Amino acid sequence: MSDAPRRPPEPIPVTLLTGFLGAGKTTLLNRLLSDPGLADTAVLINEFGEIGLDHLLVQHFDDATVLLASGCLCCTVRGDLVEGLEQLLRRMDNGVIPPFRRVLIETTGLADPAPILHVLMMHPYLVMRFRLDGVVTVVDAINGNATLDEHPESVRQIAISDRIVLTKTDLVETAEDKAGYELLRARLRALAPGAPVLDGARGEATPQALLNAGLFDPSAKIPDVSRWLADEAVDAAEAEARGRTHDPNRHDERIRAFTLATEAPVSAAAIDMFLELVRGTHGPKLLRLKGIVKLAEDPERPLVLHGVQHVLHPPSQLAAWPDDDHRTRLVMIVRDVEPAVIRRLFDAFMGLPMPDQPDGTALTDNPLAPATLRR
Ligand SMILES: Nc1nc2c(ncn2[C@@H]2O[C@H](COP(=O)(O)OP(=O)(O)OP(=O)(O)O)[C@@H](O)[C@H]2O)c(=O)[nH]1
Repeated sequence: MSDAPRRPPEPIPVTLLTGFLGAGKTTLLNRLLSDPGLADTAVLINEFGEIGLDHLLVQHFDDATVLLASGCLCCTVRGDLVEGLEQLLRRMDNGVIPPFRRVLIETTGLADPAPILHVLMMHPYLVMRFRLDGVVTVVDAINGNATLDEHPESVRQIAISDRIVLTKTDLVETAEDKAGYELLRARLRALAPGAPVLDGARGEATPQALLNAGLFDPSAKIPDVSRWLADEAVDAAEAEARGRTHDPNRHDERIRAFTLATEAPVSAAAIDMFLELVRGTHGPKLLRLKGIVKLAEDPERPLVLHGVQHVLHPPSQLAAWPDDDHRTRLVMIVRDVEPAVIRRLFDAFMGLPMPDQPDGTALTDNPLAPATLRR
């Protein structure tokens, strides 16, 4: 036997497949699982209601498929999710099932995905064996608008997504359908500006397009940060949102995505205090945070941040900058928070002047202000 120390196994990527009731999750799951490239995929399926049917509809049901049959994955069966993932690991480690290289979790249509992400990001043991790859949200092109109007869970499923798959576009026929479809696309862009929208009915929802959405793709030499953050798309959508008149009765307009960026290196203490303050003040309203940070203490090795609501994932550090853009960039998705409030806080912590503020003018015009703030 070799004396070489055993390296911990590479964490297995987990993709969360969510979307409202009947949107087409199982249909998509079946299509993905029929791809030979996904042969070594384990599947967790959550069913809502006493009599589960979904597993009967999943064509590749075997020992690498675990059914979580009790209630709604997001609230009542977080323990079941942990148990389901542990069960898969046990079966693999004991040789009952062949090693799997990927996990797909299909949630119930009523699931709020945030608590599920918390389990994947926070569980002390599971985070060593699994890593969240991304959230794929399925949206029905015909019912999507009505669902968004009525069900806040569906708004959150979209806001938190990394990829969106539109299904049933083949059923968009009448002029009314088409107008609704255009409106739906605009709403999806506003809710999840960073998430590419793929047309499932036209075959765009391929494994290549949906999977490996994360920053930590070990097979990619250079992690694609701009794709992971999608910060330019987020900025464009935020500029558009600022230009629109705000209707507080439209609940999906209460969700905003925006980017914070700065060239200057940031001290670990400043970023820590900023995040703590945002988390303490806005907690559950902070739906998602992704970021890459240029540390003053170690500017060549950027810090990667993940947050979901009040939970901030322990940050990890990359060995080098993945591309030429060496700025600190944070993408935030918030609900019922005015981005300007967080932007001002960020500027204050990063030592940036705040010229759009009356106070900012007082500072920049003030000869007693520190030299870095004076005009
Ligand atoms: N025409 C059309 N039908 C679709 C498409 N995608 C899914 N469907 C149909 O929509 C219905 C619901 O699809 P499912 O895949 O069971 O939806 P689901 O999201 O898993 O449903 P729940 O598990 O109940 O939440 C089925 O009859 C599918 O055949 C599509 O792109 N076009």
